[in-house]
Amino acid sequence: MIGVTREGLWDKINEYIHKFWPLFRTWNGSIPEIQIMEADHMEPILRSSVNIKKGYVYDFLHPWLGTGLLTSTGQKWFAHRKLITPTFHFKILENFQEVFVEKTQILVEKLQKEVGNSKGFDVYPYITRCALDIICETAMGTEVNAQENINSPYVDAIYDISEIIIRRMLRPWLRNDFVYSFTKDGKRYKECLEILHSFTTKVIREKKANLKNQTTQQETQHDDLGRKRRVAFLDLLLEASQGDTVLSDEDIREEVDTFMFEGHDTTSASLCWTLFLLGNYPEVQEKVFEEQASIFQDSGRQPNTQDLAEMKYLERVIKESLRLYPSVPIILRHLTEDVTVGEHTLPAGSHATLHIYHAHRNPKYFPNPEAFDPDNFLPERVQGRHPYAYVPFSAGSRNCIGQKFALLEEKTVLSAVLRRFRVRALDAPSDVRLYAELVLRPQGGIRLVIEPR
Ligand code: HEM
Repeated sequence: MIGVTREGLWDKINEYIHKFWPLFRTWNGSIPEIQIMEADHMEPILRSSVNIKKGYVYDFLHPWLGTGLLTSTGQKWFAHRKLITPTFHFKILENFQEVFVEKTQILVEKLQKEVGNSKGFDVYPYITRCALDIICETAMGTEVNAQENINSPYVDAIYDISEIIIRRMLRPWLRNDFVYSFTKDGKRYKECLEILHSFTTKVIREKKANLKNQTTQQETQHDDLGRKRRVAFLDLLLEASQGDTVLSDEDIREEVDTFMFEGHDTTSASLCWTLFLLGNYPEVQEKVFEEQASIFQDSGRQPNTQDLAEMKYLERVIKESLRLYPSVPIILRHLTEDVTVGEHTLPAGSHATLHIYHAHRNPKYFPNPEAFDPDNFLPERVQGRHPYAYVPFSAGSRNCIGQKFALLEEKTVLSAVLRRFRVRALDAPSDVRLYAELVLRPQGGIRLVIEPR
């Protein structure tokens, strides 16, 4: 893969997978990498409580995310996962509904400007900015106003850094930090890191100072204007770090940066792919709309968590969309103990690459794998299917901690967009080329035409 262009990488991976299905070995220098795409083969790796170390690709994220939940391993990961899990409890997520709704309203107003644009527009930047607004407020309790403030250095830095990291991954001669620091990308990378870290550090410092100054319960629960204070993940982490398990400022920054990265790029991709598929399958879109109509009747009221729970069909649509276009298409593990996969033993020290995208298109589990069919997630079809045939949020102990959050956010956004607009995609699935990156993105964006309902 060395020297393959960003645009050509996905096609190359695809070609090899079809040629060597279901399992093959590649070499990264002297390290064997086993490419895995069958549910049976993924299971022993994902179920293991020992093989939880991430592959070397995640090292490229360390300068930004340090060793937060996504990138850490061993005792640190275990202790932090235990500490952070309660902050994703349903009761806490319910509090975020207000933020989801507020930011979605801004999105819908922005999209309104595209009505009548018959040439179409790329919906990706609209969705990304909305997802950024949501994660910024829920993770840090602060606003970046990405939807209003298009020229924000923070938002630009978030955009640029993911792209720069991928370019570096594909160019081994740039792995040396000293050499890299003299390149154009290396300089921009340093700049982005400074912007992102100083923003998070500033927010943490302010929150800590506020926490110290708020002595009464009344002060803790209300802001300076007497409004009810919204609790963010950061508040919960700060609270937790006052107990027995003390998190350092550095620990907290790593976790908040991890939420910022994992919590917006993945949901943006999933939302965009869902709109793309609905724009290609108008009959499915109509069924989504009918469900919305039955929940809201003619009222223009905003959804609460009870409404979201009733959006069963929309949930199947999101799940099916994540089957065809899983936001995280590939995950990697550095095996620390031998593992048996089918008739092979993968030795400790080797690396395993788990191809989620290709696993999801296995005709053994999804008989018509390329078709968009939300009924694939009817309870009777899910029952009896191999539990590792569908793993968009990974599985086992290192599964996605934010999956419930993602589903609530996505339902809120899609409900508002589809109640207000009818969407049509300008490209068919067969026309779209993909970027094989940390997150599965379309080359050329997602081009839609929208009209009012
Ligand atoms: C559609 C949306 C999402 C998808 C498809 C997704 C997918 C994934 C996947 C596949 C992993 C495993 C990565 C690996 O093993 O390398 C993961 C881990 C993780 N995700 Fe998500 N994610 C989504 C949304 C979110 C959100 C909204 C948050 C936070 C607010 C989040 C936070 C995390 C964290 C912290 C981890 C690391 C967990 C650990 O290792 O303990 N994700 N996600």
